[in-house]
Amino acid sequence: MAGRRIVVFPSSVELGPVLARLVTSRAEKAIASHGRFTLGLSGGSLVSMLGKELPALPELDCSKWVVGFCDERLVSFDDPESTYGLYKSKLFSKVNIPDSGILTIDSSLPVSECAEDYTRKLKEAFPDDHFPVFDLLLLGMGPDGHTCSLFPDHPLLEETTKIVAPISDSPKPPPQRVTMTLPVVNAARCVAFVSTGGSKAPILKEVLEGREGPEFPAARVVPTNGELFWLVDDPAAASLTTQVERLSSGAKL
Ligand SMILES: O=C1O[C@H](COP(=O)(O)O)[C@@H](O)[C@H](O)[C@H]1O
Repeated sequence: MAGRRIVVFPSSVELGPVLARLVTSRAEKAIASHGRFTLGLSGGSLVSMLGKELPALPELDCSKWVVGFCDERLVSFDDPESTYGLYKSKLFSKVNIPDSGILTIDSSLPVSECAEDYTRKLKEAFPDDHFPVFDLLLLGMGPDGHTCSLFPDHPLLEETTKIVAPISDSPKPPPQRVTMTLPVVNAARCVAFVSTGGSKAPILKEVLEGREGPEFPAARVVPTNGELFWLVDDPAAASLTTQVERLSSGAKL
């Protein structure tokens, strides 16, 4: 697929610093071009990696960052399942993103209203865009091929008008979540998936090399005008036969 870069690292130890430098290079570019950097974060295994790598960068300045969540679980912020709660303790407490630049859900609302409230926050943050155009979205992929909270065979995959959608029947707990929709994901200037570990090898092969039947949600992430990276480690890439780039920790993307 044109424009897609599949980059394989020996392990997540080498991948982490390159991911952190991808974030800061896209931040510098965005701030130089339009005065701020808009970043969408996913939960799961990404939280620990970013919490380790970003604060370790020398002279990291996040004062012009605006951060949203690609998806969020509808639980209180002190629940261990809360993506915001985890980022607060592992990342936001260690870097200088202004509180006003962190776009959170209101977890006290019922799920549909929560999605509407988060939609309003994104529209306010992106007043000029029909669909918010994030400078960078960081995505994970579950072993079932889901990304954000967009799950295989779910009707939300066909959403074409909403910015944020509620989901009450997530097959992965917790069941109630809100998620960016595919039109928002595919409007981004840059999307980077991070997928590590041998448990991701079978699904990674199907997502990147195709399969019979409907595409997995992660395979439907094809930014219209943006860059697409798949940053994976050797165990996750073990079954791939497609062409990949092999890099180590000193690389810059
Ligand atoms: O439930 C979720 O899972 C995906 C994948 O997580 P990972 O731990 O397998 O990387 C994550 O991207 C998403 O934000 C989260 O809500």
